[in-house]
Amino acid sequence: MSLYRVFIDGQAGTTGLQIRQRLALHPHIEVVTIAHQLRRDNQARRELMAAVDVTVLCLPDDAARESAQLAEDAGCRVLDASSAHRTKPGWVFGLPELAPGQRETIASARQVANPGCYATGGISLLRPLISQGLLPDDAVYCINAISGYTGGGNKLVEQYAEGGPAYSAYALDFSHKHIPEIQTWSQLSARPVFQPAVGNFDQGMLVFIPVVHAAGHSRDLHTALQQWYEAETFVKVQAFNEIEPTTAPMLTPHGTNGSNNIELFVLANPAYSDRTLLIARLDNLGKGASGAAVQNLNIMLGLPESLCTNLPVA
Ligand SMILES: NC(=O)C1=CN([C@@H]2O[C@H](COP(=O)(O)OP(=O)(O)OC[C@H]3O[C@@H](n4cnc5c(N)ncnc54)[C@H](OP(=O)(O)O)[C@@H]3O)[C@@H](O)[C@H]2O)C=CC1
Ligand SMILES: CC(=O)N[C@@H](CCC(=O)OP(=O)(O)O)C(=O)O
Repeated sequence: MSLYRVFIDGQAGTTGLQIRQRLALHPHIEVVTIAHQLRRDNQARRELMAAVDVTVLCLPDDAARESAQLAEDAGCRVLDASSAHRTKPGWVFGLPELAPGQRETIASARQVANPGCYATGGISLLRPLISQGLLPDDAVYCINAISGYTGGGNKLVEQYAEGGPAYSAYALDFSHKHIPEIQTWSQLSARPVFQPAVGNFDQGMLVFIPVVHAAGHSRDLHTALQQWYEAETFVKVQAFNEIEPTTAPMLTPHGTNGSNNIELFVLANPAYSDRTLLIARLDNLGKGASGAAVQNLNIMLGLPESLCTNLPVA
């Protein structure tokens, strides 16, 4: 079987590098690289795009919009890791676990938008519960999260190389760029509140969604998530009310690093049975970016979905 060819536009960035590390061992994909000095040369990029099966965009949003147009002109399929096209008509949202049929839609798409890291956590928790009517779609959900600093790309990585604050809250103005994709793909009629923070660690993320509901329904939420993700390889719904027995009642963001897994927690207290804490844990560079990108590439190319989605162990 001949190898599929993939070009990563933004190959030297945080996300691009981790996709390359994963694809280095891929038995069916060859990564075609561009000379560093030509990385912003449109003609050189278009020529490469015309010669590959898929172009992966690991660029800032404006550059991704421009590069997506180059790829379209070159007749090349695109997987975009930026937030430029995640709610754009004509693009397919690259979360295979979103709903029945989503993988098939990704498999045949010409333009796929890889989800944002926080959004992957938020949507994975909310979509099954909203779409099945277990939570209302018109409530204003308040989502908090913390991410490792690699989520901010090369700039934030450089900043933290010298050390940085243990915890910094940001996006304090209700306008984080992941809100539209969380609202659209969770099927919320009301705009959610999303307030993230970055910590002084490289990778890993927690996304928290406290929800209030009729008394006694916490277990129903858990059962619904368990059933929704039963057949999924990368989504693990933890036992009801269970954090790691070794660290409970504490939860760290680090349990999935290097993998393409996302873990979902449903926590409740019988003394306060009208509320439940939903939590997602993932690697911002794994299921939150590069692992998910490789999963989507496999689906787009008709390959086994799990191939090389984890970071190879050094
Ligand atoms: N880091 C993360 O956890 C996640 C990131 N993403 C998204 O993925 C995309 C890439 O992010 P990330 O890897 O973190 O960013 P980085 O800043 O680490 O890397 C961006 C790369 O793009 C290159 N680049 C910038 N502008 C251009 C341009 N006009 N033409 C060609 N190359 C260009 C840069 O090269 P140079 O500056 O040397 O020219 C750099 O190699 C972003 O849209 C980001 O939002 C998505 C999910 C998670
Ligand atoms: C810590 C940090 O800065 N994180 C990034 C999100 C990382 C991510 O998912 O990126 P994209 O949506 O751009 O793909 C942020 O909040 O903008």
